[in-house]
Amino acid sequence: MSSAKLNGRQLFQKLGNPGRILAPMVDQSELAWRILSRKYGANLAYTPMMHAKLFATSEKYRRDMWCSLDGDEKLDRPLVVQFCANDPEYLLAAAKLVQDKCDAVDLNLGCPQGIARKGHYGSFLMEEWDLIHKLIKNLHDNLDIPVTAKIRVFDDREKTLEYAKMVLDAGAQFLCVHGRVREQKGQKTGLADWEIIKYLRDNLPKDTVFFANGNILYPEDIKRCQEYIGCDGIMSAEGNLYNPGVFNVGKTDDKDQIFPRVDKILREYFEIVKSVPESKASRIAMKSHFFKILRPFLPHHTDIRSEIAQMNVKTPFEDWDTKVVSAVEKVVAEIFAKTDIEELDSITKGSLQLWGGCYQTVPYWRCQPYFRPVNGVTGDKRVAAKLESDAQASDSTGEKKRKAEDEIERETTKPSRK
Ligand SMILES: Cc1cc2nc3c(=O)[nH]c(=O)nc-3n(C[C@H](O)[C@H](O)[C@H](O)COP(=O)(O)O)c2cc1C
Repeated sequence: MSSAKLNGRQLFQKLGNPGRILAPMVDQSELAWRILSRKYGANLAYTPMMHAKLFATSEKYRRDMWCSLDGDEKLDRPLVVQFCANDPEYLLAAAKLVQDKCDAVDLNLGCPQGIARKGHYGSFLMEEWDLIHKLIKNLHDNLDIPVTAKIRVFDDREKTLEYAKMVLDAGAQFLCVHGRVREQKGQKTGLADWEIIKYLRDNLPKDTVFFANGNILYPEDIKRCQEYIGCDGIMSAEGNLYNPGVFNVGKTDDKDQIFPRVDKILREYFEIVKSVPESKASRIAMKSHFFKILRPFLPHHTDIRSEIAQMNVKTPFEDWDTKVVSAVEKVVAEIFAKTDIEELDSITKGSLQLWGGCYQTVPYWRCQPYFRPVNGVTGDKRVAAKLESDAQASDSTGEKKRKAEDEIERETTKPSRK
């Protein structure tokens, strides 16, 4: 390691101890979304996973995934760039291409998707400790900036601890632990295990910069998780996608900050995408972000849902503006013109749940967490009951809404390359 190179703790301090971390998300944590998420409280962001060999060898791939504004000092820092890899030299070559435009380079050891099995990367390296060690050590020895790693856990906590120690021994300077095993994906995602994350935290050297990942629905959960585990930072993926306000931990009294109005945040995000035309990735991801931001809203306004469904990456911004963004603004303005809006716009907290937090009822014109259905039933019993009563409604509005729910579910949970 060169003498000027920072270790994990020094880097973390230099970045201002950033404890609210936007997760790496394929097709979703691209430049525009990172800019938006930072405005709503994220203070460290990861890029989507990029394929190291392709990044190192294909100019076209690089152009599609990375632009001159990614990692820009004023716009896009602090930033960790994440790669998946199985060849130390390609990983190093890819990392060298970005080392001047980010604060650290991360190795993805968590991707559980079929494409990772085929490509032999992500969580499918979990049994190949020698290879993982080489991948990390080569960056640690030869890169100008620190290397970091994001791992999943094994069922066995002792094995996971040995695994984490190996990753740190190889040179990883931040360790992010996603508290799910490789098999927990899609319908089998289930809850992340904070116990095992805490066990790792308690048993790894105290100066390890340690992030926990999994189960964040509300800003309150970030504080609860950080206190319980005693970690340096909390990473959120899905919680942030459906509600960027989830990182606004210091503003829990301000509902516009923690459950932003969909019309306001959609406009803000749309203007950001337009302001970074260099970023192909931001343009490509926009439709999916629209669906996620508007998830609670679209079942009530199926006309707007149909408009979005017909649009694609080539649809001019003007059409997006008139048919979607302005249309949403108009509908929400009408809602806010109602005389009883104060009552309608209230947020209520449910009772304390076994998982340690409370579900909250949020009006559909505000961003809110999404409860992934398991075998067709969502985790939140209250929401499940609501869906059931909707299903029993025989009027055509109920029918339409249910159909829209199904379609939005398909749109927002299309298999990703995470
Ligand atoms: C759309 C999507 C894409 C993802 N892509 C990546 C990725 O590129 N790299 C990675 O390490 N994890 C990826 N993940 C996993 C998340 O970073 C995170 O570990 C996981 O979703 C658990 O966090 P959560 O409970 O806050 O969602 C992705 C997750 C989602 C929802």
